[in-house]
Amino acid sequence: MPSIINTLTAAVAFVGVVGATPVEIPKPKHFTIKQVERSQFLRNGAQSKVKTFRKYGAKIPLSLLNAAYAGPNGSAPAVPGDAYDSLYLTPVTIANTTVQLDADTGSADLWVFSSLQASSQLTGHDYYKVDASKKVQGASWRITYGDGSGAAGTVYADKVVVGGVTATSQAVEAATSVSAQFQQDRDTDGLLGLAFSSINTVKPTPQKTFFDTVKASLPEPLFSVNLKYHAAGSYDFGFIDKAKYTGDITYVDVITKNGFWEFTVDGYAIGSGATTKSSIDAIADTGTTLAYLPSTLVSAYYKQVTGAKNSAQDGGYVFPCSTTPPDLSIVIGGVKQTIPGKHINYAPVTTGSTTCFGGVQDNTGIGFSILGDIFLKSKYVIHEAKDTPRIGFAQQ
Ligand SMILES: O=C(c1ccc(-c2ccco2)nc1O)N(Cc1ccccn1)C1CC1
Repeated sequence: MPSIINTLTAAVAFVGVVGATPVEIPKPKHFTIKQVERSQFLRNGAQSKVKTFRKYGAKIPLSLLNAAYAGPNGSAPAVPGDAYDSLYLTPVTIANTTVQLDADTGSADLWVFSSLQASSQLTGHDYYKVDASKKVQGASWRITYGDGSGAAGTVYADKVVVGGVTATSQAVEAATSVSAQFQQDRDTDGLLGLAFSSINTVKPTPQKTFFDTVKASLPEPLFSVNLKYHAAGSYDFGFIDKAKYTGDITYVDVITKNGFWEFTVDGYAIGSGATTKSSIDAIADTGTTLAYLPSTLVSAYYKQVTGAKNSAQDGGYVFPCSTTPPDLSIVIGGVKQTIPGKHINYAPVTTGSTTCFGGVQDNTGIGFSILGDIFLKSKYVIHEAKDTPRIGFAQQ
């Protein structure tokens, strides 16, 4: 929206108040007021508030962060839920309530805390007040995630808006119960599934994801993911933002049979070392915090990390927090995509510990590799759902 420049010719007296004594400002004969686009002003206002909160160490309300990082139409913010980017939260308006959802390219259910739950489970949450007239009769859902967390409930068809993109009748999976992990996390009000609708868990009839509902109405049938290290990023629906990446986008075909954004990695390199050719089946998954890769790769990687060990007690590879591990590159479509070593120093194993948990872990027991946030937070990733779905990677 271009800013509107109004030229007002008026002779008006401005009476400014400085302290208690009114100060008369001389009457201007002609002046021009350059009107700043309202949203630009508001955004700067919200951003200056964020800076003040940060300066004094105050917890910043997500609603303020969302206002500060609101993007152009189609773009929704992805705000770290904590200091270690364990998850990212995106504001989603369902009916007339805005909730904070974890946008998850590894699952396909849009589910949300709701008025169907015991009120004790709703403390600290925004939640969907179900509208009985919008209930999808006979429909229910239940999902379990890889970390053992999960939720279940019933289904409503209601208006959902993400980044200014509206789905007028979207399947909204209202929770009747959620697992302990979700009850303990008071920042997350639910998930926004962005995997393929084929793995939606609603019975008897699987429902469409938000992206599938709006896809035909978007400028392009795609969404672009721009997660950041310890900073707010974005989900862009229907367009690719050239300002968010450098160099070229490398596309590879997606394997859709399991319902994930799944593809083949061709090899890897540790630090500045030689590339090892290796065909690795992987998925991109914004809903998974870390990166889970084959044990041969992970073992070779941590051999190059001073003080690293695979600790049963801590649940995976750990190393001294003072260590900056080497970069790790994976080859996709013939192009090396590098994870900065700094991003692989994930977090202390417990608050205050000097032992840190590795951002790269072994995929043993999962059945495939997962390129979660540790990988994604330095990339701009295009999820294109044309007849042959493709996934594209570029450097931020
Ligand atoms: O948490 C999930 C996950 C997501 C969706 C579903 C599902 C079941 C039915 C529909 O969707 N099931 C999962 O398990 N991970 C990440 C993961 C898996 C295993 C270990 C750690 N992390 C899926 C994306 C790979």
